Amino acid sequence: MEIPKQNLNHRTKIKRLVVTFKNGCLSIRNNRNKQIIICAYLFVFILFWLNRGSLYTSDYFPELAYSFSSLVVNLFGTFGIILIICLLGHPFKTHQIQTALLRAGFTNSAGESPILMQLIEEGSIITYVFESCGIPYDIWVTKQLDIENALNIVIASITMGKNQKTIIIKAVDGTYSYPAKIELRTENIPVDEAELALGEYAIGQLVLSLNLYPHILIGGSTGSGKTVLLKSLILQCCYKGHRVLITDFKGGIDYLHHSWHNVTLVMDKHTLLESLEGLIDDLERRKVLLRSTHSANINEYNKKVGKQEQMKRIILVFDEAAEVFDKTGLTKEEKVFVERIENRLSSLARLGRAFGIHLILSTQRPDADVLKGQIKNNLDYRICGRSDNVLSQIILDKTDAADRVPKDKQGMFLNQDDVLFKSYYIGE
Ligand SMILES: Nc1ncnc2c1ncn2[C@@H]1O[C@H](COP(=O)(O)OP(=O)(O)OP(=O)(O)O)[C@@H](O)[C@H]1O
Repeated sequence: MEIPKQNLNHRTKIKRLVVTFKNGCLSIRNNRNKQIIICAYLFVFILFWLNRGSLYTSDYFPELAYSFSSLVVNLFGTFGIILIICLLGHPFKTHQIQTALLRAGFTNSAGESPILMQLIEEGSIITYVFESCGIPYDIWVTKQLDIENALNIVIASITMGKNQKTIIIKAVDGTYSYPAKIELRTENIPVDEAELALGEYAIGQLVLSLNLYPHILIGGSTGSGKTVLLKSLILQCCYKGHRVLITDFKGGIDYLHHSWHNVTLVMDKHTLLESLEGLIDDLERRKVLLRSTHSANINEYNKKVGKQEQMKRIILVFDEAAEVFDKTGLTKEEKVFVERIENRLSSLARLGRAFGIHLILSTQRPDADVLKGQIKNNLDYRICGRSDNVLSQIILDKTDAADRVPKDKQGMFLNQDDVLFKSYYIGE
């Protein structure tokens, strides 16, 4: 196959040279071996410079010969150092990687491929740092599969560098495949009481902090693994001593036989409404306690009071929200009843974050008929399993899950930060 050529104009070539030079300077700053190379070069240069008088001599024009030698040594010194810095700023395999991207058509509007600035291999993890050359971050994410195929890697994450001009890709070799099952074990559970492990992605564990993301929405088609993911989160909550309330109108079969500590199972609308009202009372009580101790949130409060008075986090889990909120076919009274539930839940979603009350909602159908905007907008951490374009769009605001989550695997999810992961498995 013919390798496409980049037709770079002079300006772009100079710009690329400047970027490579800058990168070389940066890499020297952080790398002892490169510093040794530069020092060795400078040492050789100084030797030449000190002996420049004897490099070229002339009996007839000694002054001119000396000036000529000085000029040559200075030119050699200046261009030599620029060349060495550029070479050091040019990672091994740069040409191969840029050609592969070019071949895959991954270029900016001027047909230029991004510039590889750094390539770090640590164990099985490969980190690529690219100068994006004007290719927007969204395009990197959308074309993730093309990049994976071009470079024969499995991408774990794509992030933007601090200066917004660089793109950092963390990946593993293309032969990597997700294990069929990763059992949740005690050692997988994060120590921090606010953290929950969602599962594992190509380069490690994916952890979510309830302090940063108090409420979670999980979507996915039937059999994609939502309940297993929920169960693994519930188990971790129990382990951490949080109070858990599970709403499951499918008869609770997935939860009944688990003897979990601190867990209440709700299977009908009346009990649900009562429980939500109880939680709103709890929230009001917590408000008073936080105010009285001048605490902004549950974390501050728990630091100020003794172990006995500490507040427990309350986790409200909905397995298949459509079973609760879908009003299709309901009588007028039943609809009013569901609206009362929705209103209580909206209040908890809106106010719960500071008081340690969290929602985890899973559904196959998160459309407006099922999930009111006021609730959905507060579910700030989004996860989508196997799905079609519509479902992925509703959950993640983009269709990526439809393409990236393998259709033939269970327990695979894409999160809002475009990280593909395998959830922990918890069996019977
Ligand atoms: N993380 C996982 N690892 C391995 N297998 C999994 C995982 N998650 C789910 N599965 C498999 O997929 C099956 C279906 O999972 P689950 O019941 O959680 O799907 P669901 O999305 O809740 O389906 P539904 O919406 O129909 O209730 C499980 O019985 C299990 O065999």
